[in-house]
Amino acid sequence: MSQKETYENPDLKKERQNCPFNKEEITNLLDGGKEKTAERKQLENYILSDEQLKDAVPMEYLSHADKYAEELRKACLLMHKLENSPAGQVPTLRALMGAGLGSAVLKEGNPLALHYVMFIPALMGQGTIDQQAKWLAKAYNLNIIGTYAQTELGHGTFLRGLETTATYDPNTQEFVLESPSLTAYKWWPGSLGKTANYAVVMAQLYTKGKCEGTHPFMVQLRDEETHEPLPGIVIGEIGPKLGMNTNDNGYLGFEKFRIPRDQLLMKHSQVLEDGTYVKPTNSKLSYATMVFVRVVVCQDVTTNLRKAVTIATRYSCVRRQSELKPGDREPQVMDYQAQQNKLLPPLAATFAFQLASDHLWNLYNTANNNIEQGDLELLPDLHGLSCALKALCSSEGANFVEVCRQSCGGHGYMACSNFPRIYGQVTAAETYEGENTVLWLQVARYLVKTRKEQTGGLSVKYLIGEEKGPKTVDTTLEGIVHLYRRTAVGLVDVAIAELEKSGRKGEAPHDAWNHAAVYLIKAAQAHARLFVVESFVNSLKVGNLSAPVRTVLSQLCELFIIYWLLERSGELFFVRQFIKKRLVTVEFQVRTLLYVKLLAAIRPQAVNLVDSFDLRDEILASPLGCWDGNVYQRLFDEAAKSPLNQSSVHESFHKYLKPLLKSNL
Ligand SMILES: CCCCCCCCCCCCCCCCCC(=O)SCCNC(=O)CCNC(=O)[C@H](O)C(C)(C)COP(=O)(O)OP(=O)(O)OC[C@H]1O[C@@H](n2cnc3c(N)ncnc32)[C@H](O)[C@@H]1OP(=O)(O)O
Ligand SMILES: Cc1cc2nc3c(=O)[nH]c(=O)nc-3n(C[C@H](O)[C@H](O)[C@H](O)COP(=O)(O)OP(=O)(O)OC[C@H]3O[C@@H](n4cnc5c(N)ncnc54)[C@H](O)[C@@H]3O)c2cc1C
Repeated sequence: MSQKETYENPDLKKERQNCPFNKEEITNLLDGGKEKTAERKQLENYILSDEQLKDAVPMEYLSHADKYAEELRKACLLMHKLENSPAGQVPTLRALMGAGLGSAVLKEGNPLALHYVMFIPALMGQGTIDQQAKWLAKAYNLNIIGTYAQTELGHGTFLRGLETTATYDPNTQEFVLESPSLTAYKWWPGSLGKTANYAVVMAQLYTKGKCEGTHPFMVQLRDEETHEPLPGIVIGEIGPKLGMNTNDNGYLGFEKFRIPRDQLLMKHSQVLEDGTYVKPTNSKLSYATMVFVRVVVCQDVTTNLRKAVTIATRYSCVRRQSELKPGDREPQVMDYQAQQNKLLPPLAATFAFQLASDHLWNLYNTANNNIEQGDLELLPDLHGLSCALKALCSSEGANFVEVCRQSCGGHGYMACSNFPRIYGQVTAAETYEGENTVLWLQVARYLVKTRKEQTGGLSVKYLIGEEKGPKTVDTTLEGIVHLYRRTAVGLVDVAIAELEKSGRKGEAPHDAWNHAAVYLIKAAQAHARLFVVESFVNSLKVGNLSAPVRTVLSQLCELFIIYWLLERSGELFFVRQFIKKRLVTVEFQVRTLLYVKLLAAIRPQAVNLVDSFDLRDEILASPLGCWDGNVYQRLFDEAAKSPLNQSSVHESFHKYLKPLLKSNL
């Protein structure tokens, strides 16, 4: 890093002096080990040193179509670079798809993302060995490029309501794909607009006159040579969005489009030559690709949050504003308790989310291996936890990113701050791969079922049997976690009581469910938060952390779990036992005091902590967050790139403004 040698903002320099912990130890912890850190750094050098992968002009000055072309150029170049990658192809691919290294090169979105994130996983998870043999090598070699086409103009959430049909014709042994209405058009799939020539299409399978529900089909969309849509395929791009604009989300219609029978992906269910339908062992196995993405999205959102927190924290230590002590020099804005209250909880959240996402990733791998062996026991827990953490990390993540942006005042509103892009990506994750409210309700369904039937997976064990633990709540970490657990159990019981009350009034179960939605969602959110805080607390009990690192992580952990408790205090009022015991008021006074003390204790380490994320300037892509803190010069340099600054008087002055000035209106 040449900037380190030339300039370092004196305030940042001071922040970095006398760091009580080894930053590298935290970096290694987040990377998953010393070797992984070395591998990551080597890969970053390999990719980020390539001049052809750098933007000639900031992407925001390009047109919609030019942005796409530019990102596609770089995406293709990146794929060529895979071959000689020092880190190996698979780790490189993972790094290039995500919010870290990948987004440093492809800032507006990767037009090939869906191919790797959903198309290949769908082929692997839904295709038979023969189908994988036929398609996977082509997909890996990029002889074909695919996407995952499920959502339609009329339906995204309600998959049973999808309208695209695939009707089996035993005479020709083909499926006929049809979009029977405008709302049946596929709408949203990434890479579909211009990039992909194949797709895994989810459609209602009809055979022998009966609908068997949604199933995945492998469909060629475009000619492999000319890239023209095949006859019977209507295809296009859906237009600009809040973010991710070069993911070329598209639309797709079918006009009696025929595909061979063996292009139904038949790992879990089959249609025989005569049209006989063979059921899967579990009808939800066709949803498996979504589960995979929900799991990886938690990691991705966390990486994005680390970027936002790094930018805001460094900037807040460079920025000096107002007067703290009358007559003194303007303080660093980070010295205001109000600023610490904005930035230290998201900083702590990056650790909390990462640890929870790691747990989820391990569960995913175990469950997936078992499923491959025909053992589906872990599936409900995996579904419940992946929905819970995807919804929690994306919603809290988006709110935190916005707070980081606000914490940078006006400069945070600049496109070049990179907050608009980061926010665009994180808030998209609140919607895609299952809209969050809908996922909360899936989680609630699992919680209610577990509590009532007294059986469920590991993540919901606390709902089974009598509540264990102390009756009073103390101020130790264990004590606070216990309060979270009691809240989570209490809110499930409140939701069940609501459901039963409606039942007694004679409401049908679906109406009762709808009328308890507010309680059900609160219960699901409390469950997700409990999982995250337990993961955080438990991870600090194990592992060989040095004493200084353990100290700072424990402070962050404590801060985070108290922060959430204070933020969500209203929810405790739903749980009657807390009110009865006047627990809430007394406990909260104590906790607020503790919270404020923790803000002060962590403040001096804020820059050292974000430094330990080890995010290169190219990945942060923000003048506000660069390692050297040379914020003002960099903002000026960015402004110089504006097309409006390429001449002292813009041509439109002569065309429009001058005549107006002379018109004596
Ligand atoms: C190389 C890799 C690199 C990685 C790098 C990482 C980079 C990351 C990210 C960057 C790229 C971003 C790309 C963006 C991609 C977005 C793609 C999409 O949105 S695609 C589009 C995404 N679209 C969506 O996500 C649509 C959301 N909608 C849905 O998923 C469903 O319609 C539903 C779940 C809401 C309901 O379904 P419905 O059929 O009506 O079901 P009922 O409610 O009636 O429940 C019945 C029973 O089924 C159970 N169960 C349900 N699901 C599952 C499951 N998955 N499993 C197991 N079980 C499940 C349920 O618990 C219940 O059990 P029980 O109580 O009876 O025991
Ligand atoms: C950036 C981006 C990328 C995407 N990429 C893909 C892709 O590659 N492939 C693909 O197939 N799709 C993709 N999608 C589509 C995405 O999966 C859907 O938008 C998502 O599943 C939500 O569905 P919907 O748009 O139909 O929302 P709706 O379901 O119509 O939601 C509208 C509102 O209704 C509420 N609602 C709906 N159902 C219920 C219910 N049962 N109970 C209570 N409230 C309810 C929701 O909470 C929400 O507030 C993408 C979307 C985005 C934004």
